[in-house]
Order: sequence, then C-alpha cells, then structure tokens
Amino acid sequence: MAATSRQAASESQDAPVPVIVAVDGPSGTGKSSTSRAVAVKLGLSYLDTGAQYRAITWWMLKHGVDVRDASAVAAAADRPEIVSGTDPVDPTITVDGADAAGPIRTQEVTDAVSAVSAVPGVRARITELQRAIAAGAPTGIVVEGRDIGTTVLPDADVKIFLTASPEARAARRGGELKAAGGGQGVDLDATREALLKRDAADSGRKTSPLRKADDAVEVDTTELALDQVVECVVTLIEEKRQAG
Ligand SMILES: Nc1ncnc2c1ncn2[C@@H]1O[C@H](COP(=O)(O)OP(=O)(O)O)[C@@H](O)[C@H]1O
Ligand SMILES: Nc1ccn([C@@H]2O[C@H](COP(=O)(O)OP(=O)(O)O)[C@@H](O)[C@H]2O)c(=O)n1
Repeated sequence: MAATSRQAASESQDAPVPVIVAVDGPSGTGKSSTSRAVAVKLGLSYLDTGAQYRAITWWMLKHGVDVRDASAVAAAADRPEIVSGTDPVDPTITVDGADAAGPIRTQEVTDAVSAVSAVPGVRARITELQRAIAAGAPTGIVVEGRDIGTTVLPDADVKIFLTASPEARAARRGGELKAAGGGQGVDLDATREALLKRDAADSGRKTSPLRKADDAVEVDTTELALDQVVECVVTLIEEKRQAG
C-alpha cells in the first residue's frame, strides 16, 4: 500500500500510522543487529531480506539447480515456498515448510547467494513477497537488505544506509566465525577479501544493485557501538514521526 493510502486507512480508525523503515548497506555493517533492536524498541515488525535470498539459494542448491546458470535459476524461481516470520525477538524463515534458519548460513550458500540474487526473475519474486509483508505489518516494519530504499520500498518513511570500514566489518564477521567454530582462529584477510568480493558482485549487478538511495541517511558505524547505532536510528524515526 502506498504511504498516503496507508495513512488514510489508519487515520480513519485513529490507529497510529504504521512506519516503514528501510535499512540498507554492505555485509557486516550491522544491518541485522541494528534493525532487530530498533524494531524491538519501537514495537515494529522486522524483515531480513538477505535471509530470503539465502533461502531461495539454499533451495536451488538442494534441488541440483546450477546456480551459475541464470536461465535455470530463473526457471525454478517460483517453485520454493518461502515464509518469513517477522517478530524481531524471534525472526524465522521456512522453505517448503521446513525451518531453514541454520542451513541458509552455510558457507556454500554464502558463496552462491550473489549469483542467485542477481537473476531478475528471482528479484521480482522476492521483491513482491517483501512488499506484501511490509504492507501487512500492523504497526510498521524495519526491512533490511541491499535495495530496500531504492527499489523495494522507495516510499519508505525513513531510509538508513549503514557503512563501516572493510577492516571493522571483517573483524565483526571474524568474531562470529570464531564463535561458530568453537573459538578456532579465523583468517581476517581472507574474511575481508570475501566480504569485498560479495560487495562488488552485489553492487555491480544490473538489477537493483546495492546502492544508497538519494534520500537515505548514511551512518558510518566503524567507530560506533551497536547501542549508539540503534539510538541514532530510533532518533531518526521518532523525529520523522513527530514531523508527521
Ligand atoms: N556497531 C557495531 N559495533 C560492533 N559490532 C557490531 C556493530 N554492529 C553489529 N556488530 C556485530 O557485527 C556482526 C555483523 O552484524 P550484522 O548485524 O549481522 O551485520 P549485517 O546484517 O550488516 O551483515 C554481528 O556479530 C554484530 O553483533
Ligand atoms: N535486499 C537484498 C538483500 C540481500 N541480497 C543478497 O543476499 C545476500 C545475503 O544477504 P545477507 O544480508 O544475508 O548478507 P550478510 O548478512 O551475510 O551480509 C547478499 O550478499 C545479496 O547478494 C540482495 O541481493 N538484496
């Protein structure tokens, strides 16, 4: 629903106007952590669109679709049923009814996701899903990804674009990999190179590349603690709400 019709529908019942927040940026800038915390604080829904692209990628791999063959990926794009749970306290994702939260985080999926997400048929399908979820969020939603402010929800009330230095992002991801690997050492240079490679693929694709929307507020999180980023985004949303 467009912002104006959402507003009219909601004002007619004296309910608060749902707020739509778009959070974009490259990998490891803090999109998921920030968006979840902001949604919890403000009582909004939360959608991790990267999880949806990971889910469709996982399905392709599981069903033997060659992820380097864009026509094969496009031909299968409508087949998986992807359902996202939007409670920020416990976000969920299922594919054909099965919990996919674990399998979508494997290295195999991470390595394949940029190729799958670059296929226009995949983006069209997932974008439609995202818009339907955002339109149905009762109090509003924080949607995080790469093209939310530019393509999925260009009329979002608040648009944030998070950045951070490659070194800070690699250190954050390295911390996660170390925890997942039971404390074993992580090659930070390799982690940084992998992040930059994925950024380049996501920024360089033809359809809906990773890009800051012209009207997005850019927040460099390199030197900020997560709490500070959350506070900054909450303030921007509250300012927007007060301005009406
Ligand atoms: N401002 C920050 N300072 C330090 N660590 C952060 C910050 N924001 C996020 N993190 C940590 O960095 C890692 C990646 O964050 P995440 O939210 O998954 O980023 P993204 O969704 O952009 O890939 C997580 O372990 C998270 O706890
Ligand atoms: N709105 C979005 C979100 C993710 N993606 C794709 O999905 C991949 C995984 O997204 P993610 O948010 O899970 O990535 P990280 O959290 O690992 O950075 C990205 O590298 C993009 O290829 C996208 O194309 N558009």
